[in-house]
Amino acid sequence: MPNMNMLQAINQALDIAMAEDDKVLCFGEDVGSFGGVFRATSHLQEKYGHARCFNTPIVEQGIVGFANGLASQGSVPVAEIQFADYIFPAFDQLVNETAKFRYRSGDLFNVGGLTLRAPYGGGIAGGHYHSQSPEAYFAHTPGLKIVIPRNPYEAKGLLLASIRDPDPVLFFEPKRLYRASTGEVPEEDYQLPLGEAAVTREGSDVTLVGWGAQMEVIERAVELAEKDGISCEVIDLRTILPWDEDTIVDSVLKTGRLVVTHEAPRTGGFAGEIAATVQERCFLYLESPVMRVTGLDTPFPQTLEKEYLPDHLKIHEAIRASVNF
Ligand SMILES: Cc1ncc(C[n+]2csc(CCOP(=O)(O)OP(=O)(O)O)c2C)c(N)n1
Repeated sequence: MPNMNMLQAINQALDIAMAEDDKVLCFGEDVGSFGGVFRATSHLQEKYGHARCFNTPIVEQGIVGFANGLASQGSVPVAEIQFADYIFPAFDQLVNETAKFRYRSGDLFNVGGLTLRAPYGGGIAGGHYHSQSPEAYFAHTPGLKIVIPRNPYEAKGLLLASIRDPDPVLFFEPKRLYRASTGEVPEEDYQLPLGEAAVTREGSDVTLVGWGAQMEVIERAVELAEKDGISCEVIDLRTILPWDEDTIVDSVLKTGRLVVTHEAPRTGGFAGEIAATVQERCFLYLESPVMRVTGLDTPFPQTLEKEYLPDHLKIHEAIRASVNF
């Protein structure tokens, strides 16, 4: 099985999807001959032509509006927003059109073929416009699916599943893993299920939940916790919407403790939703309050990234606080 990084895995997923179905189109800012600012769409224009892989103007609202129109007529648009921080001009299209298309047309039309990819998250010293994690804004929008991979293997399987899914999908790619995360990825076509979390480590004292690049950070915290004699169960949520409540609840019923971590600011972050659901469903089994280890309630900083990010030391501290409560 070849070793590849996350960008190569994403590029391969796009290549497989485009080869399989000529209705699949890739477009976005600099996505054509340049292959996108991170090169996720490299060589796709050469291979599939200008009509199937092309540049758009710098108008995110237009990119998603165009994708909605294409998808409603049977195409399978896989559009790119250059950085997730620039998704907000398209907020109206995504929330009021993409998410509600099928509902408001009484199932006459839908834009289920749409997948919107966006590099996301911090860790590259990108400052406030190249580092944000906006998943929680969209988790408040029934009608969308939100998927975030943690490594190249997951990225390829989840992206292929997203492109073929009957609902519109926001696919957030942790950009700091693009080249840093490598691993074995099958050459062939495969899909990983949407809406299902993955238990990446079994344990008995505390459950840790995260997604995307936080999974690596969790692993470093777990190494420290294991030295303290604390047994950790680790869960990658993988899909933020619809999220897999049962896998987390089953784990917390076993461990009695939960620490959730994400890079986005604490207030209104998706960890709050998980904490609320777990206290509803596991109240009598909890040994300690659900803890959140998140970004700070500030803009993503230009120079104090290290202080802002929920690193392994902060997670380790939360694990200890949870177990020693
Ligand atoms: C709303 C928004 N979308 C995307 C970007 C990312 N971005 C920064 S520079 C750039 C290309 C600008 O090209 P052009 O307008 O031709 O100006 P140039 O810098 O080439 O003179 C893009 C897409 C951004 N800054 N803001």
